[in-house]
Formats: sequence, C-alpha cells, structure tokens
Amino acid sequence: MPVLFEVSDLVFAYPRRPPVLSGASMTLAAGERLAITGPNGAGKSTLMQVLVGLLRPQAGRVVAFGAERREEADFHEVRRRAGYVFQDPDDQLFCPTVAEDVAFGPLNLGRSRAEALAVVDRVLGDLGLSDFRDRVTHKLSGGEKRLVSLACVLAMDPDVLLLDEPSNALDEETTARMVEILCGLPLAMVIVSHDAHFRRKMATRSLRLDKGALAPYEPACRHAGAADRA
Ligand SMILES: Nc1ncnc2c1ncn2[C@@H]1O[C@H](COP(=O)(O)OP(=O)(O)OP(=O)(O)O)[C@@H](O)[C@H]1O
Repeated sequence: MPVLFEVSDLVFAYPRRPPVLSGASMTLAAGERLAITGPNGAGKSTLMQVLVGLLRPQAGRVVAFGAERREEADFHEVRRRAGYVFQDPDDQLFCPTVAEDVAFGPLNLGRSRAEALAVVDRVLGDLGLSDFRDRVTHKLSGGEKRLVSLACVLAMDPDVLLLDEPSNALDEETTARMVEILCGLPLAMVIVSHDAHFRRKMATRSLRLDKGALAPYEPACRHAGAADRA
C-alpha cells in the first residue's frame, strides 16, 4: 500500500510554551483509517495542523504524497489533496448558506458556477443533506454544522481525510450515519477522537499521543476498559 503521510521525529512548541510534540512519528498508508486518541491538550489538533502545513514544526520531517514538505508552497498540494475537517465547524463554515459553503471549495479550485452547484447537489445528496441546501449555515445545530463541514471537504474531492473529533455533538443516530458514510468512502483517514465507540467502529489502526510522542494503541475491542478511559 502506498504511504500517503510519513512524519518523523516532529518537534513543535507554541511560542514561549514547552513542546507539545517532542519526537512524534507516524505513517498513514492508502486504505487505512488511523485513529489518534490521547489526553486533552496532548497535541492532537496541533499534529493535524502540522500534517497540512498550517503549523510548521521546529524539527522533524513531513513527507506527504511522496515528497518532503518544508515550505508554504510545498503544502499547497497537501492541502488540496488532504481534506481537513476542523474540530470546530465554525472555523470551517463562513458563507450565508449551506450551498454557498459547499460550493466555495470547488469554485476556489477553478470550477465553473454550474459545475460547483452540481458538486453541491451530489455531495449533499450522498450525505442525505439535500434538504439543507438553502439553509442559513449559522443557524444550523452543532451536529448539522459538523455534517456540512464534511460535505465542504468532500466537495474538494480529497485523497485523504483528516477528521478532528468528527463525532462531537452528534446524536447516536447521526453518529451511526457518520460511521456508515465514512466507512463507505474509499479514502484513507486520520481520525482524532476521544469517542471510544466511534474509534472502535472506524479505526483500522490506533495511536495514542501522550507527552509529545505517538505510540501504538490497542484496538478498543481487545481492551475495552482501557480504551474507554482514553
Ligand atoms: N495557538 C496556540 N498558542 C499557544 N498554545 C496553544 C495554541 N493552540 C493550542 N495550544 C496549546 O497546545 C496544547 C495542545 O493543544 P491541542 O489543541 O493540539 O490539543 P488536543 O490534544 O487536540 O486537545 P483536545 O483533546 O482537548 O482537543 C494545549 O495545551 C493548548 O492549550
């Protein structure tokens, strides 16, 4: 299986703060759904931002889609191919309506208005969100916003999904729908999640980030007690 992301020995510290990442390494191969868990504040969202170049590590290597990425220009391709669903949907959604939010990415990639609107209809249809098309984005519930954030990212036709707490604010039924949708996509994924049940359903492999480093984490089905405490 081709390796899509390979990061090694990452060191990252926010200004005037001790390092959040201190020697973190991981790979993501095609077809994998890699779950990452770990305590609050361990650096999981920070790691996701390093993967797409929104934060630049002080040391270590980021290899993505077969090339080492160092400069801002190197990450343009990474951000086009890796769809990042932020932890907070309000960071992702900024247009007046759902259709405009979902169309934004394709339009930004140079698609015509008609093409972008066709993508909007297809993606919202695939996610069972067609009725949301003309809804006012900022009036959606937290769970609805999360689904629309996923629609925005899928509209960009990514090769990889980076999902930060995708089951946050979702009820049981919507979580099950999210699992079904995601498992039906032929995409590799990095899934940051505290939700042991969600990880159990989704992950083909699990890591835990703690004290700056990533280590293999046994699947919850084998050590349910330990996983539920994560
Ligand atoms: N812009 C920033 N400036 C300074 N410190 C930050 C900044 N962003 C995050 N941090 C700190 O870095 C640490 C890691 O944050 P991060 O959001 O990556 O953790 P996390 O593992 O995703 O946490 P959670 O599970 O609570 O979402 C935390 O202590 C956080 O307060």
